[in-house]
Amino acid sequence: MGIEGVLSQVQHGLIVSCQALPDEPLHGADSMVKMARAAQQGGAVAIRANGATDVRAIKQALSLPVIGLIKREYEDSDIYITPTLREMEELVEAGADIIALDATLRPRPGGCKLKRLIDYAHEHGVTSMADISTLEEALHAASLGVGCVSTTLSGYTPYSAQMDGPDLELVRRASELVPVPLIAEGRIHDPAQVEEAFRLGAHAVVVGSAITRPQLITQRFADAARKAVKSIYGDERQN
Ligand SMILES: CC(=O)N[C@H](C=O)[C@@H](O)[C@H](O)[C@H](O)COP(=O)(O)O
Repeated sequence: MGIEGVLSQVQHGLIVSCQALPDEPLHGADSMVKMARAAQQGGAVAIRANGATDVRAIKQALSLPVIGLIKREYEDSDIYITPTLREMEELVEAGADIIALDATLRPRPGGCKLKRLIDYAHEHGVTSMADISTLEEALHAASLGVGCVSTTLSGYTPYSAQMDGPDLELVRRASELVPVPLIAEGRIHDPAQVEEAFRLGAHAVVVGSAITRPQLITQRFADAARKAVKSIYGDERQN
């Protein structure tokens, strides 16, 4: 499809992140393929998935483009989203159409360089998505030739804005100032926020937990139930 092709294919669409870590109830490629299929039926234009096994399984089962990443922790770095060339190689091998990687300015494991990883993806005909937490990181990633930038890490680095909802201010500023497509991602929980992200200039919008993490969806409803019951019946009611 080519590096530009996949970005125009996802333009103005909803991307659904289908991820479940080993400690989550839906962990496993079977569940993630089912989630991805449900997302496709619902109108997703692409899937974001974690791990070579899930990326490969979703690519085999569905015709949608897959944004792959590998969450892996190393002792000498805080970076955990596609930190090194090793994860890049695994994702190219698994058939990812886009590779998402941490593009913060923090040191990578083993002194590995962001530019090397972006170049590696492009040498293999795969585009790159820079997961950033600030405007400065977005501009830096764009200057290194990344394919697109995503607001994934806003709120997940100690120095970025910390908020309950999506960082729509970063979506607005980065859409305006960064010379590559800007993807809105992170804590987008309802359709009105999707609309707002597009109004602010997003190229595409990624929604994860609000669609594919049932334990977190349940928690939101259970919290609302608890709050309502407390306000209706007072503190004395136990259940
Ligand atoms: C910070 C981090 O590690 N984010 C991860 C990146 O791939 C995923 O755990 C998120 O689910 C994804 O970014 C979508 O965001 P949300 O689930 O909030 O819609």
